[in-house]
Amino acid sequence: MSNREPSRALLVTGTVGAGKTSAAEAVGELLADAGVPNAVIDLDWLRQSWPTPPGDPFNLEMTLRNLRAVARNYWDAGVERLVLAGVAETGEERERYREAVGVDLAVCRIRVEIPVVHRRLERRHEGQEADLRWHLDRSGQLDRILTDAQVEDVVVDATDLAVPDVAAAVLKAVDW
Ligand SMILES: Nc1ncnc2c1ncn2[C@@H]1O[C@H](COP(=O)(O)OS(=O)(=O)O)[C@@H](OP(=O)(O)O)[C@H]1O
Ligand SMILES: Nc1ncnc2c1ncn2[C@@H]1O[C@H](COP(=O)(O)OP(=O)(O)O)[C@@H](O)[C@H]1O
Repeated sequence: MSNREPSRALLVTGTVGAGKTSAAEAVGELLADAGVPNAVIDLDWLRQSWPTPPGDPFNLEMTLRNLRAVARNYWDAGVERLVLAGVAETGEERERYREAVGVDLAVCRIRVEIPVVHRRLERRHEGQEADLRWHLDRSGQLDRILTDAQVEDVVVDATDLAVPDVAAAVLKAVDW
């Protein structure tokens, strides 16, 4: 019999520019520091194909297919904790992500005050006018969607936290 704890997954969610990707990467580093076999997946990379099907602007169906395959590979390789960075707008989407990873899925939302998000986006998309405009508009809109939907188990307020502190707060919030 194995002494291994059951495998678990975590979705780090939040509006565009909230710091999902940065936090998820830092969570992976903390887990590695603690000797826990883990993998981090930025869901954005699992949906970067063109064109997207009609009615599926964020390529959700392809994201889920890719995630199912990649997660299985990681579990087979001995990963014990899978950390995802991405957006689940509804409880139904959350359930589809859980089904795709095939294990318990905790969801932690990173909440950052919108003016701070805007400043970060202005830096990240410097010199890319159209991209910046889209992200600035979407950040407030998606923040409201996530606030109303309450898809998450826990929220971490990361407005004043540096990335490693966000990661530590996320791990504490989900009790990992
Ligand atoms: N519902 C839903 N599902 C999936 N993804 C969502 C959704 N809503 C918004 N987003 C966010 O949309 C952002 C688009 O990122 P892209 O890299 O594809 O676009 S772009 O190249 O920057 O224009 C990318 O933003 P960032 O979070 O800032 O990376 C996605 O996370
Ligand atoms: N806690 C933080 N403090 C300061 N800047 C941050 C923090 N987290 C992320 N950033 C920066 O803000 C921008 C958005 O972060 P990113 O991880 O890409 O967010 P998301 O994946 O939610 O779009 C990036 O330029 C990143 O370097």
